[in-house]
Amino acid sequence: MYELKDHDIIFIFTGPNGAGRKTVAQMSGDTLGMKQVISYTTRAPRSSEVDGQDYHFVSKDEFIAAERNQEFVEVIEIDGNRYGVKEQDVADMLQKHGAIYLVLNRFGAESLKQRYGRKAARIFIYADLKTIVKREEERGDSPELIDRYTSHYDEEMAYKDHCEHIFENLDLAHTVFDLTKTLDDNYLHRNLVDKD
Ligand SMILES: Nc1nc2c(ncn2[C@@H]2O[C@H](COP(=O)(O)OP(=O)(O)O)[C@@H](O)[C@H]2O)c(=O)[nH]1
Ligand SMILES: Nc1ncnc2c1ncn2[C@@H]1O[C@H](COP(=O)(O)OP(=O)(O)O)[C@@H](O)[C@H]1O
Repeated sequence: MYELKDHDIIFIFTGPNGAGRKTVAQMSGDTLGMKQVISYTTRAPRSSEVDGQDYHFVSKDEFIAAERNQEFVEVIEIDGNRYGVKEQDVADMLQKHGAIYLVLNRFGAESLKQRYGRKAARIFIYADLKTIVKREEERGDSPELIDRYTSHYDEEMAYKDHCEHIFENLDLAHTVFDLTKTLDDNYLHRNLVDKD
């Protein structure tokens, strides 16, 4: 098993769907030079999604085989689809990059925190429900999908106070600025300078 080194850090972006977790994570990741660990899923790719970039899209049989082989840190079923993060991917990415991030729901955030302890920091990204619905509509989600997401809103919000860092994502530039500063000051110490 890969031994975690002192400077290894795993950021877990969590919060309600549509709050902007992926957007904020990717922008902060680019700014701070961090890499994302991509989950495996049995759900079908959406038209805009790319295999290996958004998810590793696999068949149910492939997923179950990997699960039996105990390759996943955690597995979750959401609306009939399975999602999981492979332990080996986390180890490889840490070894290569030192600082990595994932975008997970609250169950995944909790499992990874349990597994990696103080090496894992949970970042809760949220917005009010009305704003989220508007963003999901603009993102092109169907009314059925939006209903499904909003039905989990309160449960996801209840996880807020368990997280190490909490950001309301209203103005995107502000969120990313505050977040990158927090991560740099507390963990990465890359001394980002504001060149504006
Ligand atoms: N626990 C867990 N959650 C995941 C994993 N991969 C993705 N998720 C989260 O599960 C939800 C998946 O919902 P989905 O409808 O596919 O939305 P999307 O992937 O966010 O566009 C999202 O909240 C993801 O952030 C994983 O490996 N484990
Ligand atoms: N601060 C923001 N202001 C306006 N739109 C945003 C903001 N943050 C994210 N978005 C947009 O909202 C939608 C949902 O963001 P996304 O990152 O996909 O959310 P999540 O990963 O939490 O489901 C995307 O279309 C994204 O471009």
